[in-house]
Amino acid sequence: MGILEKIAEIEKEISRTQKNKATEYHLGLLKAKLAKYRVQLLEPTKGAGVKGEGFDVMKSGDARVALIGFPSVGKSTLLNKLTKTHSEAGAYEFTTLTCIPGKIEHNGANIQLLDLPGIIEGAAQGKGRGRQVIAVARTADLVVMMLDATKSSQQRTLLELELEAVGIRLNRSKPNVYFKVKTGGGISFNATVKLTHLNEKMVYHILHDYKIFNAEVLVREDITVDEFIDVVLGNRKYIKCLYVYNKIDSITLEELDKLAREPNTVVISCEMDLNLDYLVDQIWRHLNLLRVYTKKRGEYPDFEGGLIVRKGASVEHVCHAIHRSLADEFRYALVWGTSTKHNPQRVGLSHIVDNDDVIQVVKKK
Ligand SMILES: Nc1nc2c(ncn2[C@@H]2O[C@H](COP(=O)(O)OP(=O)(O)OP(=O)(O)O)[C@@H](O)[C@H]2O)c(=O)[nH]1
Ligand SMILES: [K+]
Ligand SMILES: [Mg+2]
Repeated sequence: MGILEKIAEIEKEISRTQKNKATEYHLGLLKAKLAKYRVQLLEPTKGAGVKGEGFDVMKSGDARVALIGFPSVGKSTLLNKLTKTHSEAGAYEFTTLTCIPGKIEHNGANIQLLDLPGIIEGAAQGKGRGRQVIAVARTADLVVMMLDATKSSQQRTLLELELEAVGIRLNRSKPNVYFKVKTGGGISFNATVKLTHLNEKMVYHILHDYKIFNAEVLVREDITVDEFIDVVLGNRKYIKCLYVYNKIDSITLEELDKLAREPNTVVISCEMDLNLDYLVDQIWRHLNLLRVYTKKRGEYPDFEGGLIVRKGASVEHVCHAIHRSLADEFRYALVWGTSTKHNPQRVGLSHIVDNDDVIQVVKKK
């Protein structure tokens, strides 16, 4: 039996099994098996490379955004609107067959925007160019899931399931679990909170199923079986996702109002140039980028330059962004901005910076 058939069989069994306390354990094991086969499916087979021609695009700029969506939702039209790159757009499906990079400049950051072929149901199993598209999506800092506002809301669920099936977790954080495979000592299992979905026996069985007999597990939040499997597999990608409904020129105001209220959502029309500036700004926000400025003693800050760092970056990160050896010569920094109580404030390397902060590094003599 091939892997696809095995997957189909387990999926059938899961859908046949009623969900209740008595079957929870059995379902957990089935899900573990399913995840294992899906991983096998994604492993590159000899000869047929997963990368694929036309998908090997170099990362460039401060962040990477992948356009994911069904065919003909307007991905290429959007790339043409937001960047100087041209990507063929057309009223027929699969106009785009490779990965086409463009560049957005916003708030001092260079954002790489990738146009990709449309994906279809079954993409995770390798339908269409699904695997290549998904492989690119995994490398992105943000997925822009493009949807057709004139189509049913099912399209979004379907796409999410496709990405879910290949280990992409959208708008979720990594489960708070310490997990370490060891060479001996059996399995040690502990939890710092009350677990309502998972118990020790289940953990043991899932680990055995993955041929792990020695490991340390410390669960620090009330996770589900699926989340525990994610931790064990370890190859999950936690990526932010912005949902973008295009073609709002073709729906009613009531429909528009409903879509616009969904979380992490922007509604646009490429054709009518509606809301595109707002979209770029939301992309910037969802990327969690910050711009900070540096200044030399006795001079004005360089507001033309500016450095792009990630939210949560410390003065040390900023030093690295300026020069490799700067952190070694660092004595203290003066910071003006919203991250400090006084302006300026004398801070150390671990100080966390905020958007628009001005930083003056004072070096050791
Ligand atoms: N009404 C309307 N049509 C649009 C809009 N944006 C794009 N289209 C049309 O939608 C069709 C598909 O556009 P594309 O940009 O080729 O879509 P795509 O998602 O790149 O398609 P594939 O590459 O085939 O997956 C074209 O006929 C566009 O003119 C929009 O805002 N409103
Ligand atoms: K198209
Ligand atoms: Mg296209």
